[in-house]
Order: sequence, then structure tokens, then C-alpha cells
Amino acid sequence: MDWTLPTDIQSEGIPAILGGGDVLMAAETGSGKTGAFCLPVLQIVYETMRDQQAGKYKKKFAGQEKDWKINIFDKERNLGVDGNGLRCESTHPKFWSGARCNKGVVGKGKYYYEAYVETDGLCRVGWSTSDGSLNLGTDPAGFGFGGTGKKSNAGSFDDYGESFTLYDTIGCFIDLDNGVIHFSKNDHEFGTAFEISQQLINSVFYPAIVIKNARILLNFGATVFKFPPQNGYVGLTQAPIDFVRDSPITAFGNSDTNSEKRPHNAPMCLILEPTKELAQQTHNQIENFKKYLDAPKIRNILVMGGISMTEQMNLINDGVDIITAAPGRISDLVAQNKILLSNIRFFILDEADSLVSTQSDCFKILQQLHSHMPKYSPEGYRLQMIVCSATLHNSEVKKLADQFMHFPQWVDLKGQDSVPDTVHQVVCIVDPKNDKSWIRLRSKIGDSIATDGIHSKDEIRPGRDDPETLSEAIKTLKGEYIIKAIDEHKMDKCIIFCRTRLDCDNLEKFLTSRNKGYTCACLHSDRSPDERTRNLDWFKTGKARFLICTDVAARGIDVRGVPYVINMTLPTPEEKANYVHRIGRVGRAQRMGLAISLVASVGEKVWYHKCQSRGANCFNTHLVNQGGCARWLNEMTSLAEIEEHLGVTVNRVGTDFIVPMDEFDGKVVYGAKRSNEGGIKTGHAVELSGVVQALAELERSVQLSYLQMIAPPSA
Ligand SMILES: Nc1ncnc2c1ncn2[C@@H]1O[C@H](COP(=O)(O)OP(=O)(O)OP(=O)(O)O)[C@@H](O)[C@H]1O
Repeated sequence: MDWTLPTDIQSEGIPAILGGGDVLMAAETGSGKTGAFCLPVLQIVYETMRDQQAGKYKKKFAGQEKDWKINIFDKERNLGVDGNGLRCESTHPKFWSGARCNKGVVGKGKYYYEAYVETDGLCRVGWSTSDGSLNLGTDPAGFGFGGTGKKSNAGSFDDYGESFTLYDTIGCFIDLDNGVIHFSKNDHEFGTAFEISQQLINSVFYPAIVIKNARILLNFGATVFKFPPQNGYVGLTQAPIDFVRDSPITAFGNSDTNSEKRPHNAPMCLILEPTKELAQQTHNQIENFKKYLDAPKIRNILVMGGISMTEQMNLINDGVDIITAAPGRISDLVAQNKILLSNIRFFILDEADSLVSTQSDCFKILQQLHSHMPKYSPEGYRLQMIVCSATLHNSEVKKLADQFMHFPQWVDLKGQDSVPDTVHQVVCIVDPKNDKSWIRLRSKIGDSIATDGIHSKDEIRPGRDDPETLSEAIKTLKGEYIIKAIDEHKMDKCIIFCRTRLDCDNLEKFLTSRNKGYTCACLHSDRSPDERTRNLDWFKTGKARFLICTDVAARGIDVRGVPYVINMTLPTPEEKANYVHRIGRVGRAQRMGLAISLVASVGEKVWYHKCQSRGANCFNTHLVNQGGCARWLNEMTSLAEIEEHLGVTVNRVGTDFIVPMDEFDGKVVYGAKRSNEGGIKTGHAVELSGVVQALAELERSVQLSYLQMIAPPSA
């Protein structure tokens, strides 16, 4: 793939993901974020599958059954348990997560265990039969003592002992000889909490806990108790074998989180992309990487509208390890249980800010998918969420991180949204008061671009400066300016962004009608999935010189070596972040690119369809606040906001579109690799190489001196 070294974001992001935590990756467009999450995820999915095939987990669980510990097959998904089965954690702020032990006691004897509160959350500890709910104390088979100083059984919560919290040690006592349960706090024993009924007295009682946003450490007696019990009570590990029973809920029983027998339709990784094109592109990237992984082969599929349902189900039924999806179909298939999320280990949100934007419906889908995922895998690994975009710095993403992620690590190379220095951006102000050429253009029917018709009911009077006339003038001028820019830069390949689908169609007709070889392909949501795929392909292969698109193609699309982007209009105020994404279609992978934005000097009236038909046959030119489907936009304000957000002033060019080359050393060839010695190579990894070498030397000398210390040369 012509990749020699990791890019900066890959150098930082890959180890963070391999480290096992949740990661937010913010890095400029075209900086290689897709590889930064695909590579480590493929590695872990592959290694887990290989270990499962070799029966590693089975052996691990089988070997540990003699120990008393939390039964990972008798716990709620949200509850995390460490490798020893003694430390339990739940970080969910709202839900209680419970678990029982893998062994219990029955018949005779007096037994004890301790629970130490490690973080400041809510917990209940106690005893339960295997019939009891994991939400300890809410039914007759569970007997709990909670941090608020209440005992609970059969859903009734009564005052008992005193409250407990962080750093307290709770002792849990069961006396099977006399049928009573009581508790202690830091060696202070409280009186009888429960008398066990005759119906239950011959049951097996398992240590049980339920916690919310808390972590506790259990001791069943394998290590010395903080407060050793008295009066004939013994630690559970000392219970005579005749009075100990294994839990009937065993590893590899009926559990749907069974890691050895992962169902064919239960992937380990779900990647969510905002559009079909991006889902396809990421899927292709995985296909490229996975070629190098064999035995077992990774099965990755695409899930999205546009694929026939029969074909989709065939793909799923063949078995799946990694799914790349666009929202929509995936949520339907999960709701219908055709795809199970019970074994998900990685949940990846690419272009996350667009997925969680208040403008999109995806947030609900995301919540729904997340609620189906186990927060810990059967092997005890935490669900990992990876979130990335070039524009992650906004409040919605922060909310997402707070709600779904667990102490996420930010991998953020710039600290704010920014544009790569391989992208040169310029603005041309379209000023109909200054440039009156639109009057002449409009008079020659068929010579100017068809406008969107929003002023069809207005009286347009060339020569006058009323807002409607100027607004219509802008639309005419912009068509002309596009041609000027194309010709001035002899653009052979360019992506042109328009505000609406109608604007795209009009521009396509206009350019084609010029008969100057301006071959075009359109990409917007009114075109069928097949046509979209074909058009993108035409552009990639050079069959079409211009890709004319709405913001549907603003993000992520990676076409090698595109030299130019033109923004016929700036993104709408609600989609400001798309400016960075649009212009980031050029200047990728260390190639140079030029982005030209046409910005109207005065207000422009535009369609803003909120009607049911989304604009089809709608000619309601009233403003939205008058019940219509139109609004006025001010691109000068949008430009100022973009400049402020990025902390730059974008260079202005005249209507001749000559870009002052001295700004950029006069040496730039757009579309070609950046001329100074290869950015990626001089990036982070190489900059650090001296320091890394020095560290390696130090490490070596420390190790040598240690070896000399434990085995002196004389020995
Ligand atoms: N280590 C590497 N060496 C060389 N090229 C790379 C490397 N990693 C990625 N690339 C190339 O860089 C280009 C951009 O990568 P990618 O599409 O992952 O960018 P991105 O950061 O996701 O951008 P966007 O924010 O626009 O989605 C791709 O063509 C990819 O093949």
C-alpha cells in the first residue's frame, strides 16, 4: 500500500487502542485515522479468534474452578470482573449490576466473607440462592445489606446497622445451623438481619453483590481477612467440601455471551459510518489489511441499505466477525435479532460528530445499539469505544464521551479543529453590486446556469439593488465563477460542493451544456445507491472530471491525488464543521491541494425544506417563520464563524482566481506529493527517534546493572 511509517495519529492511536481503553482520536482530514483504528482492531479480533480456536479460554476457566470467585456466567453484562474474579466494577451511573459467586454453601456450618468498597458508589452485598434475581434483595431469594444502611429482602428495604461507603469493609455472615444472616462494618457486628424461611433453609446460598457506579473487592478467605470472624464462623474457602456446591450456571452453558461458541451472527466489532460511501470505503480498507491474516480468516461484511435483503442475510449467515455499517439497516437487523451484539468488543464511531449531531437521527440508533452491547466480554475485557473525526471539538461529542465512554483517552495532536498544511484555502467574494456581468448573462437565455427558482415569484429587476434581485444575481454569478476557476487552474479533477440536490443537478447540466469536456458525476441523496457508487467510481477512475455533490460526500471520502475542491456555497450554519471535511478531500496523504470557496457578499435566499416531501414538487417560497420552505443565508457571517473556529484568516483571491503563489513559495503542484522531504517520514515517529534511542540505551544499562546485582560476575 506504499505505507512506510505510521502517520502521527497512527503512532499515537494504535498503542492507545491496543492498550485496551476507550479512545477519542482527533486529527486532521487525510491523516490516516482509518488505519489508526482498523489495524489494532484487526489485530485484537484476530488474536482473540485464534485463542478461542485453540481453546485457550476454556482451559483458563476450567483450571480455576476450585477457587471461590465471581461467576462470570452468572452476572450482568455491565459488571466487570477482574481476572481473579474478586474485584467487581460497574461504571454505569443509572443501572444496578449484580453477580453471584461460582460456589455456594448448603446444609450446615457458619460462613463468612468480606467486601471492601474501593470507589465511592452504591453497593449491596449478601447472599442469594440461584433462583434469586441478580438485583440482590429485590425478591425472596436474595438477602442484601446496602450502603445506605438498609437491609433488603423480597423488595422491602428496612433500616439496619449503619450506612457504609468508600474504604469500609463489610462482613457477610450466614449461619446455616440456626438459619440466620447478619452483617458487620469494619469489625462492628450488627444483630440478626434475616431469618431464613423453612422453604429456603435447604437451598444453596451463594455470595452475591449488586453495585452501581462502584468497585468492590471481595475476599472469600483465600487471603487473610481484614477482620477475621469469630464465634465459629469460617471463611468460605474453609467450608467443608460436603457443604459446598458449584453453581449450576456454568461456563459454556446456555449463556449467550459464550465466547467459545460465538454465534455466527454475533460480530466482535461494529464500525459505524455516517454514509454508505464511507462504510464501503472502510470495509474495503479492512479487506486490504486482512489479506495478511490467516487461520482463522476474518469475516467482515457491510451492512447498509442498497444491498438486497437476501444478499445481506446470506452474508450474515456465512458468519461475521467485523461489521462496517451505515446507520439504518444495522439498527433494524439488531432489533429483529438477526444480528446479535452480545459479543461486541469494539464499537467504533467514525466521523462521530456527524453521528451525534443534533441534525442527525443517528444518536438514537447509537444509543439503541450501545444498549445491546455487553460492557465486558466473557473473558473479562471491557467494551472498547473508539471515536474519531477531524472535528471532535464540540459539546455533543463531549456529551457522548460522558455518557458512553469509560475514562477515555484523547489522542489529539492539535488540540483544536484544524486544516492540514497540505491544503491551501482561498476565498473569492461574489459581489453582485460590483460585478454586474450577471445582467448580461441573464439576458442570453440558456447561457447562464439555471437557478433554484426560489425567486420565480419575485420581480427581479437587473440594475436594482433590492435583496431578491441581488440574491438571484449571486446564483447566476456563482455558476460563471465556477467556470472561471476551472479554466484558470486547468482543473482536470475537482470536487464541487453545492448546498442542495437541486443546485447539484443544475450545475451538472450547466457544465455539461458548455460542451468543453467538463465531464461530471453527481453524488447526492436523490440518486440511487447504484448510481452513487457508479458516479463515485467514474470520478475515481477519471471518467468524470468533476464530482458535484452535497455534504453527503463531505466526509471521509478518499480519492487519491484530487488537487482541487470548490465550495460553490459554504456549508449551512448547522453544518459548519463540514467546511473542514469538504476542503479535506484534498491535501490527503501528504499531497498538496487547493480549496476555493465562493462566498456571497450579500444575503442569498435559499430553499430550506422542512416539508414532508423534502422539497419534491414544493414551491412554497415563503420563509420558514411564515410557514414556508425558504430562508435567507449570510455567507459572510458563516465565513467569519469558520475563520474564528479555525483561528485563521482565509486568503482572498480576485475574480480571476489567480492564487498568489508567493504565499506558498511559488512551488506548489496541486495533486502532487508535497515537495519538502516527505511529511509523514519527518513526522512524529522520526522526530522522536533520537529520544527513543537514548531511552533504549538507558533501559539496557539499567537491565545490565540489575543482572550484575543479582548475579555478580564473581558468582
Ligand atoms: N501510514 C501511512 N502511510 C502512507 N499513507 C497512508 C498511511 N496511512 C494512511 N495513508 C493514506 O492516507 C490517506 C488518508 O487516510 P484516511 O482516509 O484514513 O484519512 P482520515 O484521517 O480518515 O481522513 P478524513 O478525516 O478525511 O476521513 C489514504 O489514502 C490512506 O491510504
